[in-house]
Amino acid sequence: MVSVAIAIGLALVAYLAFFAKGRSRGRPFPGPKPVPVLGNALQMPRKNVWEKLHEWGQIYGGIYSISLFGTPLLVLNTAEAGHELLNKKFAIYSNRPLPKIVEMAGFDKGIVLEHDPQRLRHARKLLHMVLQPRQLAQYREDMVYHIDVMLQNLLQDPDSFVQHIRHVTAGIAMEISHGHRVTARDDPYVKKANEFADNFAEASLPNNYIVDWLPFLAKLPSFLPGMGFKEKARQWREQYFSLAEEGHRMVKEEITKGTARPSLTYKALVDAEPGEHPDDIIMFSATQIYTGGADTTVSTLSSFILFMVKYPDVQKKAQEEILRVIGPDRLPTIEDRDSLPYVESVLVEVLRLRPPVSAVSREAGHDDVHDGFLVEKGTFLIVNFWGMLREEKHYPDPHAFKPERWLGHDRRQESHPYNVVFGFGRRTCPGQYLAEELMFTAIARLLALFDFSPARNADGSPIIPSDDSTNGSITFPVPFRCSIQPRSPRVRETLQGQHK
Ligand code: HEM
Repeated sequence: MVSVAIAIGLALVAYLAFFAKGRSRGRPFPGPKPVPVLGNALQMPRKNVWEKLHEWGQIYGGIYSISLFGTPLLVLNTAEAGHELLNKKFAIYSNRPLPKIVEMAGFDKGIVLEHDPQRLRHARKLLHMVLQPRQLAQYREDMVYHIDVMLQNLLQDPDSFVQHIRHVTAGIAMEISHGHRVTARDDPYVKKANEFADNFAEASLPNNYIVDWLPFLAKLPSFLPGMGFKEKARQWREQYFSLAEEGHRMVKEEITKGTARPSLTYKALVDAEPGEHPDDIIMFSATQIYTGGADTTVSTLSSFILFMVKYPDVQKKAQEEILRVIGPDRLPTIEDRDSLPYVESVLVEVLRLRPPVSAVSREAGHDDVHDGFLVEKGTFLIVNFWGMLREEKHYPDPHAFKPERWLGHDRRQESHPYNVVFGFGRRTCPGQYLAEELMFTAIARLLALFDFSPARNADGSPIIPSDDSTNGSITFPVPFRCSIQPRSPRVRETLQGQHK
């Protein structure tokens, strides 16, 4: 009898201890039921994963958990979840997971996937030196110059509009990073930077390579079968380092010759105490202005054209606003931003429906109990911007393109797309001010000078472009054709008068 009492007593103590521990550590987040070994892998689509994650968010809420091959992942699906975890608890949630292939290729050097907290802080500081609104002002003329080159190219060859957009974003990024003026379409430095951007995008796709799943493979000799990723990573590394070194050397030579133009690299080398900024931090940070800035803005400007083709009424309203406020005799500039609220609303709504970065990943730096739920150290987080920006509560009729919903809206609200689409916390996009200024000026000038409409079949019927987007870490509209026509015979003259 005594032993039974002791056994019951011990069981009770064990139960209470377990319960207390469970309670203090928090309970698991809800989420779709996983199957053994595979978890939820079979339920994940091959394309547009963020749409599925958004759908689950309607059932399981703003923060829920899924599992992929035994790895738990936390999905953040509302702007509130982003603010609560990533803004308020930035000390825990600022790291990004580091795929092994990225580390092997050296792509963790810089900012986007930098893992060393000190180097990251330093690199972000360098970017702030040129990307804060006051500093950006000195690149304003360059920015307008490159936008107008794009407009002139559109006039001559409207069908290659994506190529012209690429040229403008490359031009501005290179101007700010290295003071390099891109003039030729086949600029060898831009070609090399594009090659790097493609390699970077491929390597940073989550778990794209077997070595990301089984990191010990990196230690096996290259001659074994299936080790092709080692050679690939070596080539990528060589290409990235050579690109970063070449840009850095170019600016140093120009400084010696007295021909260097203002740029991040120039500022970090000349306007600082000797040795204040180590060379390798300068060169990788500068190179990543291109990585972060080029494709994202290309994506948004391409999406803008797509929406203008599909929504002629919106296009007309924006053009009327420009004509009413600016008149026909000059082109809009960034100083007109406050007086063109409808044009700004078009940009905001394009970004909401087509965020160029649909989702990013983060990693919990240590254990956290959030709202009574446990997040264990090392848990991967998926920040689903696409889903956040289609939340019915904040954006009624969320899938519809309605720029007017932003008229009179306070941009300081947590759910305003400008506070979501550029990310959260310590890893928020350092290029936001540049991106806003560049995109606003570009779309205002595009609307002032051109009409966008569907391309036509031989029988004259319109070809309505598809809503599909490409897959990948940065998404673009799938290639589409459209008609881009100057709005008046004076367009060529107006453009020629701009940069005398
Ligand atoms: C439409 C334009 C753009 C959008 C929507 C955008 C969006 C984003 C997002 C979502 C992130 C990740 C933030 C997070 O993890 O919470 C990011 C990071 C970053 N962006 Fe942008 N971006 C844009 C333009 C730019 C431009 C123009 C630049 C460069 C001048 C830039 C440079 C970067 C860099 C370097 C990072 C990495 C920051 C870090 O990891 O600490 N971006 N951006």
